[in-house]
Amino acid sequence: MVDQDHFLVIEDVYKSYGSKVILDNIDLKVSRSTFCTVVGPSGCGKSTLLRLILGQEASDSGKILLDGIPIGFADERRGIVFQKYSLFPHLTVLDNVALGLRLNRSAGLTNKEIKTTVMEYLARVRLDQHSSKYPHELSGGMRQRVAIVQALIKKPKILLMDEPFGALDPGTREDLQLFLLEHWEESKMTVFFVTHDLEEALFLGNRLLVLSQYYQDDRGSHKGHGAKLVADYHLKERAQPTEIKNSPRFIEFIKRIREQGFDPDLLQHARDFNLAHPDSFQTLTVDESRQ
Ligand SMILES: Nc1ncnc2c1ncn2[C@@H]1O[C@H](COP(=O)(O)OP(=O)(O)OP(=O)(O)O)[C@@H](O)[C@H]1O
Repeated sequence: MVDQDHFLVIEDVYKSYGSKVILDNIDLKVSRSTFCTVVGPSGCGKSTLLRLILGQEASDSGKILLDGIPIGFADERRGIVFQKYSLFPHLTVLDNVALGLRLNRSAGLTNKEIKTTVMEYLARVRLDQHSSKYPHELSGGMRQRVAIVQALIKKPKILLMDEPFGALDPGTREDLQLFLLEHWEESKMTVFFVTHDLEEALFLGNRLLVLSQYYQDDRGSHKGHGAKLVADYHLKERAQPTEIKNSPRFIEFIKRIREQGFDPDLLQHARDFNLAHPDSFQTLTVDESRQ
């Protein structure tokens, strides 16, 4: 039966690599137009979950439905942006963005129509002047803008993003966050966004998921394998970056998220959230002294 309320449904999904359990019976329902951000310690399985939703890999068991249909292999319903390597190096900016439209024969667009559409999209991210350049001639921020429009132009039903802004400097990152938010507000597409950056997760998302490989069972004893969703917040309002950094409410909230994602009794401590990854998030240091 199609679940009308939930656009993305993940049921009992289990994934291992060899003898190592990565995702341990994940259950998740996401309504249409949600901007879902996913945080969790390095190596806990965030990208693996995203790859399963993309259809790039298959789960060992369980099912994933998109709009009531089993996801199968990657298709035009899902757009993807990685931190790097989303672009073809031998194609110009224009050709990289046009590729998806050219491959989609059912859209029946002429070459001229494709070019016009691509140039409109490029103009929106201020890259229309760079359409004939190759990826290596662009800055990191420009490349990510191309990668985003390359995904958006195909009008995916869900946009999957794996640390898309992780390698960018703060100014460029903010620019792209704002562009993404504007587009999301206009298009109301569903977004599934993996990040190490809790500030980014709180600024962009209206639902925040915390994935962690450490969790307690019903009797309160610890299990040490396979990631679970350990927290799920429906955020009522968008948090502004200064508010996140300075308001006691957010500092407390972040502290709680860290405690949920990292059990101090186990080897991986909450501090690892910040330290384990070069792209990690500054705000976490704010309450470090309170520990
Ligand atoms: N193809 C693979 N074969 C074997 N192990 C893998 C494979 N892909 C990922 N892993 C392992 O699965 C675990 C989860 O990896 P994953 O990249 O999903 O974590 P992550 O939370 O996205 O990490 P990060 O935050 O550092 O990007 C890691 O221990 C990783 O080494």
